[in-house]
Amino acid sequence: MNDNHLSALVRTAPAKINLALHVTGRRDDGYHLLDTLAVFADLGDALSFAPAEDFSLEVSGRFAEIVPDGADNLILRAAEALKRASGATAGAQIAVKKEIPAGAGLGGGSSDASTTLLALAELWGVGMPMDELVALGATLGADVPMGLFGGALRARGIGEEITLLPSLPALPLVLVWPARVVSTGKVFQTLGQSPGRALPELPDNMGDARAVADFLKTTTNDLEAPAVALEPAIGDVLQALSKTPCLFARMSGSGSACFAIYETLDAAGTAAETLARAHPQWWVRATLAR
Ligand SMILES: C[C@@](CO)(OP(=O)(O)O)[C@H](O)COP(=O)(O)OP(=O)(O)OC[C@H]1O[C@@H](n2ccc(N)nc2=O)[C@H](O)[C@@H]1O
Ligand SMILES: Nc1ncnc2c1ncn2[C@@H]1O[C@H](COP(=O)(O)OP(=O)(O)O)[C@@H](O)[C@H]1O
Repeated sequence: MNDNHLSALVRTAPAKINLALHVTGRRDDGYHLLDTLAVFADLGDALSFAPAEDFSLEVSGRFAEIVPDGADNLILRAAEALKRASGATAGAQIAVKKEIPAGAGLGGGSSDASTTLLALAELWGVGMPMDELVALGATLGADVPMGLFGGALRARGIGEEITLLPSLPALPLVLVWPARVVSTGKVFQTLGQSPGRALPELPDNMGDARAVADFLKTTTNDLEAPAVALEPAIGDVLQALSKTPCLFARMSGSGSACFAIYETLDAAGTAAETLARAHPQWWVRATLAR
């Protein structure tokens, strides 16, 4: 093992799950305003960052084929943006093992970017305040600011107005991606008129998974119906999840991945095994999200 490996920072870029997503309006530039409740899974892409003079990126893992490996990769875009903003002179040797399906509504690329900003700020000793990192993250993608916090939160605006929700319990989930990609832009287009309803007031007492599921029943993912219209496989996933003993099931983000909430991680694990056996072409994982 060389010196680079010894001094590398190793980080997980967690999958993001939008538990609820209300589209509340539209900005002048056409971007939709959201009110969303998001949590982050215990599973994610595996990244490492080692000191180097220049930037390099090695992409591996099951989903390596479907993400850019050059300058368009959000990891390199985040690295370049931080270097410019901070005046740092170093580079980094970066490796990512993609475990989160790309373009699935699980924010894998955005989470890679958030993780890169935090890790390189640490590696380079850049003391950038969180509000500046958030502003920098927002230039890379709407979900990048959320990923900087990496815990349960409510986000408004297009994702940059963030309130942390530390009292939300860890949620046993099953995540399912039907191996179909839907375009985020097309889903927003298909939605048409913004429903315009903010999230209902969050109760103080969401102490367990059942209480969270009960609250979520009073909310929506406004992007679910348009995404199902574009990709019927999402409807198949939701139907299959609802046949397992879950408390609640819904699509995440603009799809096509969906999640279901269970009372325990054991129950989630059993449901994941059943679903994976019945649908070998689907990506199925049990995890805790917080
Ligand atoms: C929907 C969300 C919810 O967390 O997640 P994902 O499904 O991507 O995980 C995000 O807002 C995704 O934000 P971001 O990742 O920046 O979106 P992009 O793929 O760049 O957006 C593609 C296109 O969708 C439309 N778009 C996107 C976000 C938004 N708030 N309003 C929009 O109208 C725009 O036309 C944009 O050009
Ligand atoms: N490191 C990365 N990982 C995943 N996707 C990336 C990455 N860099 C750029 N992309 C591009 O960003 C798009 C959105 O990816 P991702 O954030 O995983 O999905 P979503 O926005 O649906 O949650 C992908 O289609 C891919 O082309």
